[in-house]
Amino acid sequence: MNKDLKEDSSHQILLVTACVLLKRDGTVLIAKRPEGRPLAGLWEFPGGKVDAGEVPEAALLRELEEELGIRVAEQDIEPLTFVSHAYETFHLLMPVYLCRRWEGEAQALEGQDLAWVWPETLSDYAMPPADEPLKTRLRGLLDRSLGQGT
Ligand SMILES: Nc1nc2c([nH]c(=O)n2[C@H]2C[C@H](O)[C@@H](COP(=O)(O)OP(=O)(O)OP(=O)(O)O)O2)c(=O)[nH]1
Repeated sequence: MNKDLKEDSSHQILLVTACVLLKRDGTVLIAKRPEGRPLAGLWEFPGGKVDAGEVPEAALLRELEEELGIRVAEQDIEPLTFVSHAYETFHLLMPVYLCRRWEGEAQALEGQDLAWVWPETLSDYAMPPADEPLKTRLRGLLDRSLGQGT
């Protein structure tokens, strides 16, 4: 274990779920974190913290309904990747799911800006440091997950 990892091990792990909502046209949804919150103004994948006693999948379905007003069935989310990132005051562990089927149309129920974007244009959007690796990995992950990879 290197020194940085050892130092980071004193940080509390924050479990946050996130979702790549993928439309038939190949675009994915990102949401802008509203003013007044940590990392305000940065674009992120919808989701949020897993509450005590909650399983990650239930947390994700709850957050998608609260934030976007869409209803997603548990069988319509699948694990895509995860992020493990050391922030200054906590360590983020973020399972990222893929969802291609939901009920309702995504609305900005919390006043956040929403954008449907091509995965290859994610680098044009300022995102939290933890999401940086996803910008380049997402296209390949989606291709593999949809069975179009090599
Ligand atoms: N949802 C989401 N959170 C992310 C992403 N990238 C990233 O670093 N985060 C971080 C930002 C926050 O520190 C944390 C999510 O916390 P949050 O405050 O948005 O969670 P929440 O919706 O449950 O909010 P609240 O109940 O505390 O108000 O995860 C991402 O792509 N999506």
